[in-house]
Amino acid sequence: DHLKMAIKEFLLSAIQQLSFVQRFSDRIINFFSPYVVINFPEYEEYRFNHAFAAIDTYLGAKSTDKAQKLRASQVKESKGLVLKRDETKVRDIYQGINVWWEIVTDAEGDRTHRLTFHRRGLEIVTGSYIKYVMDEGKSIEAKNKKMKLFTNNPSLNWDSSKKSLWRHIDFEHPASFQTLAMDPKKKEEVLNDLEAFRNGKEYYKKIGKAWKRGYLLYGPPGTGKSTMIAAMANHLNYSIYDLELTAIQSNSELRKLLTATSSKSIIVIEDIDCSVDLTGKRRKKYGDFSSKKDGEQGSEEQNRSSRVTLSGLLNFIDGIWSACGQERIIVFTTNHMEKLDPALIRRGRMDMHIELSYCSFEAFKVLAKNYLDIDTHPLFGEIEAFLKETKIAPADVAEKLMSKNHKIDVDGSLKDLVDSLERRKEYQRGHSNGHEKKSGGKKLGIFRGLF
Ligand SMILES: Nc1ncnc2c1ncn2[C@@H]1O[C@H](COP(=O)(O)OP(=O)(O)OP(=O)(O)O)[C@@H](O)[C@H]1O
Ligand SMILES: [Mg+2]
Repeated sequence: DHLKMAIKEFLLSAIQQLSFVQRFSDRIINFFSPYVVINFPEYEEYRFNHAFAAIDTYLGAKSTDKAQKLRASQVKESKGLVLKRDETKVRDIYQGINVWWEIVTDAEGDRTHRLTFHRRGLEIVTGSYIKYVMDEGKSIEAKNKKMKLFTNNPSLNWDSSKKSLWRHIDFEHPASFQTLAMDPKKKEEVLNDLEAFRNGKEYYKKIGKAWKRGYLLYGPPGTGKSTMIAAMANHLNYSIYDLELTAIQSNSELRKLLTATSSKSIIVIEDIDCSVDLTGKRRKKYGDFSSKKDGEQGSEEQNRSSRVTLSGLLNFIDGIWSACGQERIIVFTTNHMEKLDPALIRRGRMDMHIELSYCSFEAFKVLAKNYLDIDTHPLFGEIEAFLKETKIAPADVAEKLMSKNHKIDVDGSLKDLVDSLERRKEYQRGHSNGHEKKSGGKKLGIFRGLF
């Protein structure tokens, strides 16, 4: 019985290994040679083979390793010695087994990673080495994944390739939730929500909903809406698609753009109240781009009015395109919640409404820590009292706390802030029903502004 079990187990594992190999390879050729060859083509039946990419990354990391060593040894060795490395062949040793990787290109220019090893290593290579390479490659890929910031190109410049829809740059924004000044409870709530979303794959599948989440960020200028989007992207390691609606001419273009986004991304529409025609009707005279170009020397306001309609946008949120994408976050920002059409913001469309408001004392303490590296100060009491009755945006507080020449001056900065709060308080008392002045720089979202 023991023997039977052992044989059965052996056969089972042999079958498993075989199917594992077959999944990744074309075929094992040269059956009678002592060497086994496994091919990992770049494309399999016209579909990109992700194993190829993982191997590429793994070998890339390996050969730069080697190259460094090589360079080091060159320094030590005498001048006359010329070390040449065969770029196309990389040797790897795994659990005492030698394997060789080689990249081969066929007549059509298709590339294949070819793995060669001695037959006696078959079990180790197919049993664990290949999986090891895949895992290593993928983890290096994940580590190296650069976040991108995409902006849509004007549709005039589109050609037939998907690449022309969005242009991108590397996204390197330092914002984090830790340095974001807002009510700690609200911050926690947002973070938990993001975390639940990120891990929600099974859940969304179970309830039969597209794996998406919508956030509406609202609040006065300079309260951290754009900053929060950057913090979200950094937290989740997602890319950002900054969608400029005014560069789009129609709902179908909107759909094209959205279907060209990748998963694990945040789609952002800033100042939604300024960029979509909230009446839901298309304005005839802007239906045609050329007529606008030479006919209308319209005002700024008119030029900005977009041809994307409210219903087009709502369709998008409701997931008419849900078949073509998963794991996306959609963020709208606005300064004027009250201007938005109720249809746009009803629950279910935007899953969470996040208010970013004027600076509270709690928020101030975060800023004080960020900018001045302090947790407390004799002026804190006075500042707390001011903040209770004076509206000031975190951006304005931050401006006061920012050092003028990269030298931290705690007392001076806090004094500045207190002065400013005093003046504001006076002013706001005088204009108690008026709107406070906008703190300038509007429409310079963090993404457009910084780069
Ligand atoms: N809550 C905050 N925490 C930390 N820094 C903030 C916060 N709010 C604003 N700031 C600072 O002020 C600057 C402007 O903020 P941000 O662009 O995020 O404001 P906004 O809410 O997007 O404004 P707008 O409505 O004008 O787009 C940021 O670069 C950041 O340094
Ligand atoms: Mg902004």
